[in-house]
Amino acid sequence: MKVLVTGSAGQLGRALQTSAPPACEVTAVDRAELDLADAAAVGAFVHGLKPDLLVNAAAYTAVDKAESEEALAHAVNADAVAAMAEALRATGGRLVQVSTDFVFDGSSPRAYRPDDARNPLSAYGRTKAAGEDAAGPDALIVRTAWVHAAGGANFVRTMLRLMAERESLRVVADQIGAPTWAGGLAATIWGLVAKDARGIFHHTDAGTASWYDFAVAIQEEALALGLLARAVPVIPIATADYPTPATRPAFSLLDCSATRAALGDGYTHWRTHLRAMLKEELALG
Ligand SMILES: NC(=O)C1=CN([C@@H]2O[C@H](COP(=O)(O)OP(=O)(O)OC[C@H]3O[C@@H](n4cnc5c(N)ncnc54)[C@H](OP(=O)(O)O)[C@@H]3O)[C@@H](O)[C@H]2O)C=CC1
Ligand SMILES: Cc1cn([C@H]2C[C@H](O)[C@@H](COP(=O)(O)OP(=O)(O)O[C@H]3O[C@@H](C)C(=O)[C@@H](O)[C@H]3O)O2)c(=O)[nH]c1=O
Ligand SMILES: [Mg+2]
Repeated sequence: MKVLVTGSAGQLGRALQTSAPPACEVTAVDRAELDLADAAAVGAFVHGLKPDLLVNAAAYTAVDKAESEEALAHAVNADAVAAMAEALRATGGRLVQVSTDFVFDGSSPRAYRPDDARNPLSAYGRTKAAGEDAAGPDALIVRTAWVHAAGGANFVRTMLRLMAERESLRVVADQIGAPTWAGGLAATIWGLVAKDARGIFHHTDAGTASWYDFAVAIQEEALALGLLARAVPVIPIATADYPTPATRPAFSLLDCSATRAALGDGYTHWRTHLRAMLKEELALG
């Protein structure tokens, strides 16, 4: 099976490449090879390669910056996806689109199910919701949240840097979600592809956390591994006391039960995957 993976240098793009099933002949492209801001180039590339499967792991993921660059974010996160879907309809290939908990507004009293109503609060969330629509009904859409991987641009590595530099940290304690390791997300995507799943599926690690809980766990695990030399106070604060350009959902847990049932596999707690990620981080040096 001929597979095209976009976003090859990103967290998910790299994880997809290392865990691709042997039957997949993977072509992986980064921004230099295929710029998703150029929808015509995207269509032409897909027409040229004619992949059986396209896993779109590229995205405009700078949540705060998207508030002032929504047109560019929309081009990358939605217009490029429309071009992929259109080209794949012509060539007969399947599309896997990756989406986010930030399509929800956080007002739900329970974990979000795949068919719950969306109401994004941010420009990033709006462009990702538009990307889901652009992918169309035949696509597999996998929503995830709070993704981290060794070597990637993520909250874990931001915390490691700030914990080494600063004497204390303030972290929001009133935004609740689920951290997710890119390796587990990639495994779920390959599993759903093998089952020819279509429609919307949710994947995060098991358990729940606030960003504050996550930061405390990051520090504890990093100290235990010797990734940090000393502990600094981590202070829980309210979102109102940490102003950012983008509004983030206060609660964005994703109900992943349908995904786990479809794959018939277990659920790994985020803390277990955090430890694995930090061990890889240590090995990278
Ligand atoms: N990271 C997270 O916390 C979450 C991510 N997601 C979704 O998961 C998917 C994978 O995200 P993740 O791997 O974590 O993100 P990363 O930011 O690690 O990777 C995204 C990749 O997309 C590339 N990219 C950005 N703009 C363009 C462009 N114009 N043309 C081509 N490539 C481009 C980036 O390249 P460059 O480095 O050059 O910018 C980067 O390599 C995305 O759809 C994202 O929206 C969902 C929930 C949470
Ligand atoms: C650095 C820092 C952040 N924060 C807050 C800001 C924010 O509310 C929260 C997380 O900050 P970040 O900017 O790292 O995370 P953010 O980039 O918003 O993460 C999101 O990325 C996109 C791509 C997604 O799809 C989401 O699922 C989610 O992972 O922590 C603090 O409270 N203290 C700090 O020192
Ligand atoms: Mg970010």
